[in-house]
Amino acid sequence: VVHIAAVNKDRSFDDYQRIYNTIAEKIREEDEYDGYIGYGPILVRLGWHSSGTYDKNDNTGGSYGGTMRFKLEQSDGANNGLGNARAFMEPILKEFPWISHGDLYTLGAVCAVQELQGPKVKWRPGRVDMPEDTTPKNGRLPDAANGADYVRNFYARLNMNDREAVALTGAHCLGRTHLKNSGFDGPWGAASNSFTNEFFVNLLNEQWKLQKNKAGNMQYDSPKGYMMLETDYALVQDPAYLKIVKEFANNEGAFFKEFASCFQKLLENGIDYPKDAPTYVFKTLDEQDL
Ligand code: HEM
Ligand SMILES: CCOC(=O)c1cnc2ccccc2c1N
Repeated sequence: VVHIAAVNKDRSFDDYQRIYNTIAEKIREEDEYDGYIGYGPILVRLGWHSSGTYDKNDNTGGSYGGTMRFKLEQSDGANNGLGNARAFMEPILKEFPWISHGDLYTLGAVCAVQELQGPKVKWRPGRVDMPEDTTPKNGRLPDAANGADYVRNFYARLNMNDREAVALTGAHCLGRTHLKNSGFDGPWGAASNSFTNEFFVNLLNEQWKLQKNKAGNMQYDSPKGYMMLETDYALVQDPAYLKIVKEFANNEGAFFKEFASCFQKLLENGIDYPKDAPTYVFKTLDEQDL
C-alpha cells in the first residue's frame, strides 16, 4: 500500500494555525471534562490510536485514511472512550470541512501536546480520507497485560526502537485510565494535564505493588494513588529500557527532544511526502498572546 500526501495548494500555514487555535481555545474553554483533566490527554490518545494501527510490514493502517471515523475501527475495545474526543472534533470538522479526518485528528494531538506545555511537534498536512473498506482489522492496538518482550515487538511493527518506545510511552504522564473504558483504574486524585517527564520519575521513585483491580485486571499501584499498567512497568523490568527511563527521568529536555521526533514519526507512519510538502510548527496560544 502506498499513501502519497496530497498537498492542498489552496491552504496555507495560517489556515492550519486557525484550526490549531480553534482546538486550543476549545480545550481551554471546556476545562471541566473528566474531573477537570480536560480534553488534552484524550486528544493525544485519539491521534495516537488513529496512527497506532500502522504495520511496517505491508505499510497498511496508520493515520492517512482517517478510518477512525468508521464504526468498525471505533468498535475495537482499545478505542473505548474515544467517542468523547471525536465528539469534541465534530464542530471543528463543521467549521473547517476542507480538512481530512486524518489531518484533523493528528493536528489535534500535536495541539494538545503543545498546549499542555510539551515540546513543539512538527506537523505536515496531506492525509486523505479513504473508503471504509480500507479500514484495518481490529486488534492492531496494544494490550496492556503484557511485559517487555511484547512491548518491544509491538513498537517494532510501528518501526520504533527502544528509545522511541520509551519516549512514546512517556505520554502516560497525561490523563488517566478509566475502569469503564479499559478495565484499568487510576491514577486517582490529581491525574496530570501537563506534559512532563513525571511518568519516568514516578516509575523510578514510587513503590509499586502488582495487584488485581476491582475489574479483576492486574495493575501496579503505589501508596500515593498512582498506577502503572503492566506494559508501563515493563520499562523498568527490562535493562535496556531501564537505562532510557533513567535518562529521561533525569533529563526532561532529552525526553522532550525524543518525544517530539518520534511522535511526529508515529503520526506520519506510512505516508510518503512529496519534496514540496510543507512542514509546520504551530505557535501556542500563549506565544500569540491569545
Ligand atoms: C504499549 C503501549 C500502550 C498501551 C498498552 C496503552 C494503554 C492505555 C490504556 C489501557 C489507557 C487507559 C484508557 C482509558 O481507560 O480511558 C491509556 C490511556 C492513555 N494513553 Fe496509552 N497505551 C500505550 C501507549 C500510548 C502511547 C504511545 C501514547 C501516546 C504517545 C499513549 C497515550 C495515552 C494517553 C494520553 C492516555 C490518557 C487518555 C485519557 O486520559 O483519557 N499511550 N493507554
Ligand atoms: C504521572 C502520573 O501518571 C501515571 O503514573 C500514569 C501511569 N500510567 C498510565 C497509563 C495510562 C494512562 C495514564 C497513566 C498515568 N497517568
